[in-house]
Amino acid sequence: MNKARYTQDVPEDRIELLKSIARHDKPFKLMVIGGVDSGKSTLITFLANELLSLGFKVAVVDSDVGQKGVLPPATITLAIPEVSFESMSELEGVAHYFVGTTAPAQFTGEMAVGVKRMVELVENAVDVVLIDTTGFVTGLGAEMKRLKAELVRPDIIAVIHSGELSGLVKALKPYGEVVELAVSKTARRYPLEERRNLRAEKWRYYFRDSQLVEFSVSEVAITGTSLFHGIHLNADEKELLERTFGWLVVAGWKNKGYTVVKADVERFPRAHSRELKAIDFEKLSNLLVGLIDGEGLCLGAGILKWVNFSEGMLQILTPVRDLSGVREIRFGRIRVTEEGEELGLLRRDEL
Ligand SMILES: Nc1ncnc2c1ncn2[C@@H]1O[C@H](COP(=O)(O)OP(=O)(O)OP(=O)(O)O)[C@@H](O)[C@H]1O
Repeated sequence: MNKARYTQDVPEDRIELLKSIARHDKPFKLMVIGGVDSGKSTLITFLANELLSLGFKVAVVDSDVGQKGVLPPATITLAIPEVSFESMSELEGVAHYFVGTTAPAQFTGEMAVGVKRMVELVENAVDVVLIDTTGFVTGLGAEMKRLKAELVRPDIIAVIHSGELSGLVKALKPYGEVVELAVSKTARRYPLEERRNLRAEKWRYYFRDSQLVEFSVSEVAITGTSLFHGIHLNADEKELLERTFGWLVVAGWKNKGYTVVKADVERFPRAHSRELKAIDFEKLSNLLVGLIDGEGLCLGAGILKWVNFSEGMLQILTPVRDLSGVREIRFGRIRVTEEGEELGLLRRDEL
């Protein structure tokens, strides 16, 4: 299920990095950065296993939301391996931060805060924290890496590249000692289709023992969306919108502007101002959501199956069994089925 496996067949520069981590004062933090398929997770798996066998206590923060090793997908996860392991997919997460998408370009805040929170939870309890990141390293991705490094202040930032990330290397220097590593000759590229298939397997595995549960919006906070925020539209306002735009208005709220859940009844091109956010009812079905506790951490992920707006009830499919700590339902921006079929990504401002 995971591309990266434990191997000791690594380039010499990885052995040097291992030696300098072993020698360094503890607690120690390493952030690994590199493009897609550059070998980040393979490096983390190698270092974690070697450090464990040297007797160090190790934590892994997996923030590679596009190809998570430690489940669930679309979250940032903290794991504390105690024995050697072949692949990060064998690790059990002990804490998660919900990002809600596998493509986090518009989620810089969540990515940086999530990594910081996972590191904070564990940095004084282990010798070495190893931080895996996404392969999104250009444009907004490069900014995201800089912000993560600024917040976390790693002792070493390992950048795996073949020269193409020299600008990012310079930008990262104020926030930690940067060590540049060559891309391993054995690193192999995975085409998009294969990456999607790997993700499908992970979704399927994560949701394999799920059950449908219900939450009332009067009992939990709803976040990550403007739905359920503001004053309910009255019957006249709904009717006016329906007549003007040819919609069936399922629900609506008035805040600074209007947020409306609707279905198109008539087909014609429509234009409306940014003050009116109109969400197709079907965009909510199979939307990934996070079950969030009172500390803002994610207890697990769920798939939104049905919203009963008149009764304010959400029906969610989730493998999380103990729901007593859930204080908040956070809306993500990917639609996915429990069989692992990704139905589409949503823009941040769509909900
Ligand atoms: N030292 C190595 N020895 C053998 N195979 C390697 C090595 N480094 C990387 N690979 C192979 O290259 C591929 C990509 O590596 P890996 O999954 O670690 O990359 P990544 O940078 O974590 O990818 P992603 O961008 O998806 O996060 C994998 O199939 C992995 O097994």
